[in-house]
Amino acid sequence: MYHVKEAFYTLQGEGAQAGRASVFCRFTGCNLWSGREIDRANAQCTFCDTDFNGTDGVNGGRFNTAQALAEHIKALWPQEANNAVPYVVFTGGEPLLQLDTELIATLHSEGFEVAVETNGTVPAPAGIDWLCVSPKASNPLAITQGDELKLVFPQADAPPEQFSHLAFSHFFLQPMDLSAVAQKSIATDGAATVQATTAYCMANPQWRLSLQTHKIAGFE
Ligand SMILES: C[S@@+](CC[C@H](N)C(=O)[O-])C[C@H]1O[C@@H](n2cnc3c(N)ncnc32)[C@H](O)[C@@H]1O
Ligand SMILES: Nc1nc2[nH]cc(C(=O)O)c2c(=O)[nH]1
Ligand code: SF4
Ligand SMILES: [Mg+2]
Repeated sequence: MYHVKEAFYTLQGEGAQAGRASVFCRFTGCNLWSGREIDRANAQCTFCDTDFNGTDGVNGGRFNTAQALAEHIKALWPQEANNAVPYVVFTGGEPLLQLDTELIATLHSEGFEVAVETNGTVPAPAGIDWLCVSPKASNPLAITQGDELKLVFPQADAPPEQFSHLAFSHFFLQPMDLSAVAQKSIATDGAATVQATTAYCMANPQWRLSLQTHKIAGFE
């Protein structure tokens, strides 16, 4: 059984695939935070910008089989888009608590490329086409290679230098956005955070700036 918070057609807003048409499938639940505000300050990941609990979002629900979820995802891809490769991004919550080889294989047989946004603490199933790892504080990584390492910056317990030698093809720093976080424990000047991230990338050109373009442009 797969639990899905929401699923929708949009553009990837972040990182190396920013701007690419994508079906987003947001799985319910995470291993680093309960998703309840009352637990945020003591969670292993404290700055999450996402509501991932329940199955009550747009196109959310419970799916008994990989085939049922794959068909649900396929129906969100525009049928007239014949000369583009269909692309699905699994996120959450933590998608690797639920994504398995059967669902990946089923989507491949429907012609999809499969991307994942993960915190990297859970091993990845085989067959993922685009793997983006976003480390969280001092939580140890179970995944140390992939396509893209996208670090939210700054994190006191996760400086970029700690990850710069890992086997990823792209390295991104994404400014921490606390504008939607109710219980603010860290400095919240968004402009200063973007400036500090820009300065780090200019001083360390291995790293590129990732802005959350969906928040700037106002889409989901
Ligand atoms: C909501 S997470 C879900 C996937 C997975 N649990 C993870 O953390 O990568 C999706 C992406 O949003 C990023 N993110 C979460 N909260 C953020 C925030 N407040 N500011 C900037 N990026 C954030 C994460 O680091 C991750 O790259
Ligand atoms: N447009 C858009 N791009 C995204 N990239 C990563 C997201 C996520 O929440 O995982 C996300 C999201 O929620 N929306
Ligand atoms: S690991 Fe990802 S989904 Fe979980 S709380 Fe952190 S940012 Fe949110
Ligand atoms: Mg998001």
